[in-house]
Amino acid sequence: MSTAAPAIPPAPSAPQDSLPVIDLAELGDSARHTPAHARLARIARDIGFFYLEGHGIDSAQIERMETITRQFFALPPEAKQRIAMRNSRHFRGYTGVGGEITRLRPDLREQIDFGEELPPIHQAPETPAWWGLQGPNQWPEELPALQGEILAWLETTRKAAKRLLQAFLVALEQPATALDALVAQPHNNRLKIIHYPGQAQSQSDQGVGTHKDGGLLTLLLQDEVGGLQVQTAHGWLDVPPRKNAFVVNIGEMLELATNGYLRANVHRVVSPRSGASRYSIAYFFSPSLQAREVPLLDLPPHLAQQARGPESDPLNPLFSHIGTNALKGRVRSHLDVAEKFYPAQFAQLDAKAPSAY
Ligand SMILES: O=C(O)CCC(=O)C(=O)O
Ligand SMILES: [Fe+2]
Repeated sequence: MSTAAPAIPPAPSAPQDSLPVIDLAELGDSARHTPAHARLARIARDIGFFYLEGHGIDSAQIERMETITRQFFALPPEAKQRIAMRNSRHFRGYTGVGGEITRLRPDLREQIDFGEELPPIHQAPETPAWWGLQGPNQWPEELPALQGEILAWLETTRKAAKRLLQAFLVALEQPATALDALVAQPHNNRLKIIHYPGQAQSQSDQGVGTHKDGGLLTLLLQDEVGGLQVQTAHGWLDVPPRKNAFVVNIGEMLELATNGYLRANVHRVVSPRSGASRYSIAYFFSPSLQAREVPLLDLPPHLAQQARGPESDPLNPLFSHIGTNALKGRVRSHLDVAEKFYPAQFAQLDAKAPSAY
């Protein structure tokens, strides 16, 4: 258990001109509550986005990931299409530019989605459809080194994300074990490597449209180009690159667990200009499907009174059932996979609903 915490200062009313920086090393690995934890809680409540330093991930590993990401997207189109996501009921594999939909509009990015490398669950008639999310990845034969790098990255970032989640539990004065079920095996974390090609000014510049992330925490590495923006009360805030720092944001499942104390904030990526290219690596630390439901944390009164309740868009409802929510997110984004492998869920989609995210 943590010790008594000082009151959290009120939200800043002045516009912010840059994201705050959190140092994970400063938060430590013990249950002792410090002013750094109070600051973490305040930032994650107010804006829900920050740079993360002191994460302990070797810069050589980061560089290898950045290099292999570029190598993957430089493969011939046929090589990428051979591992297309539309072949995978587990939503793993390559999606070409315009193949993913956010807010009913195509995202101008190409990407490959990975997840924890686990055997598929046998689909008996009574097996819930969302167990289909678990399964193997697709790997390109033309870039054999990719598999080792990706699996190592899933492992390394999972450790950093777990340490950060632990720091949140201290910050929120929770028992260290409060979210153990969510981070237990079998893991359900996802990783996406992304290429945003440049767009002429006359065209759409939706690299990825306005959205919230669905999991617990997102740890993002971006290159030197920029284009990520976060919504604030004062308009869109640019999130320029910061060398070897992750950009971290809160996902909807952590917002739900904290009754809206922590904020899953809205963000988007604006395409780079014509001739340029942007690359990013997004790791989605997500609750284990096995845990079934997201628990509601019992916040101490001084934090509970600042909890806003989870923000749920009636047209894109948020479910506390982990599998239902995770599958809904994937189905909405990847209509081709949904139509092929999840016809019942596909039929329920209202393509005309102008959902906020
Ligand atoms: O590429 C980025 O900077 C952000 C990507 C993102 O927000 C997402 O894929 O959820
Ligand atoms: Fe996102």
